[in-house]
Amino acid sequence: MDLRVNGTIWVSPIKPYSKVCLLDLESGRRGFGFNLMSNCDFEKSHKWQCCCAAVFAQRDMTPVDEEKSSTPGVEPSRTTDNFQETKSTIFHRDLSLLPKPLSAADLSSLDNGIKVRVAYQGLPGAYSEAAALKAYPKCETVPCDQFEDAFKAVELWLVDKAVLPIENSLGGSIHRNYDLLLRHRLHIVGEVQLAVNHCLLGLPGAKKNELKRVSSHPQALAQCEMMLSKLGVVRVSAEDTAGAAQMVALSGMRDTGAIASARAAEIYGLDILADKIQDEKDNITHFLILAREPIIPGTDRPYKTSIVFSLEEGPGVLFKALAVFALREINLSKIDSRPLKNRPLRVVDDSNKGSAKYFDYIFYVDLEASMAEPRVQYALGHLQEFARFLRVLGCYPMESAL
Ligand SMILES: O=C(O)C(=O)C[C@]1(C(=O)O)C=C[C@@H](O)C=C1
Repeated sequence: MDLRVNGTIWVSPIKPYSKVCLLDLESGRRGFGFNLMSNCDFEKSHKWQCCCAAVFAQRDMTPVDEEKSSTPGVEPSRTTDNFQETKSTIFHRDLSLLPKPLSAADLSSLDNGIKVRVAYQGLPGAYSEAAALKAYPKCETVPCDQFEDAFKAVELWLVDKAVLPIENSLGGSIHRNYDLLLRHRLHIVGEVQLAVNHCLLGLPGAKKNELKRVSSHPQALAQCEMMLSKLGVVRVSAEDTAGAAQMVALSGMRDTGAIASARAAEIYGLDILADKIQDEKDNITHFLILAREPIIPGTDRPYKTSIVFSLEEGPGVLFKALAVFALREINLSKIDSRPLKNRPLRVVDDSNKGSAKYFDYIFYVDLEASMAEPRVQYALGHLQEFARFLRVLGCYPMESAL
């Protein structure tokens, strides 16, 4: 006798932040505390489709016994759209197989990266791989061609997490990932700050002054602009820094160098011709950790909440939007704007002065506070009253506190 979930899990009553614990019968792996704010459709996952489950509402920890509570032969009502209206239909037979609640030991093993598969963009030796290993030291890293492939790998349950760069202290925001955050439905569950020390790599025996071309990721080329100008070389763009190192190793060209990490030099058998070649000694890249499920926010340590919103047109609307946080003494650690892609131009027709065309913007803001704090909930409620659109991208522990 086992507990089986056939596709969607049905429970009643569901309260926001109720927890679902899943146990994979094949691996014995215990699943996360899923957040049931929204309808959780496990059909997307082949892996979890045939696993056993118990659903615990946060308040009463009693899984519903279908055999006792439902009328034999009567199919329970199912409404995929509304979790709260569904009848309890958890398919289980053997209570001894019920998973135990997650313990601190389970959580710390996840924190250390045991069994966690983490996607990153680039090849082994890329800085993104180093960031994934900083976040989850024992994780299995999974290289992806493009940033979007890393998003998809998480969505398709090929990996558990993705670690992606979002900002660099020299180059600024990595807009592609801001755009992908909007297009996909993943949640930010953590952040990593990585010190990036670039090296100039060449074939064994190559000399720095023999180089005619240097290849790297565009961000890395931009971060080493001063040295590249001094060398007077042609810049060649690559998908990632490790990819550039691999290309130099495979090409066998002594006059082509790569900007990449010391680890990439080791992996691809290249010489380090110069190190710490970035324009500023302290070169930090900020990475986000993305997952399918949000984490349950707490107040036990400093948290960050990342949001994105757009506003109606009008005088002082952005001021008003930022005031909802200032009034509640919520510190903002970052604000960024991007043109609204699907509706970039707004024509304002003022009959006396002719028509004007403006870009419409979306704003990305990081709050230094947790969603678990009432002041944040009130501030977001307030913002929602006049924002055209508002989404919480994630609430996660600040890295300094990890
Ligand atoms: O090419 C890599 O190694 C990456 O991990 C990408 C990336 C980036 O996109 O900013 C990450 C860190 C450095 O800032 C340079 C490049």
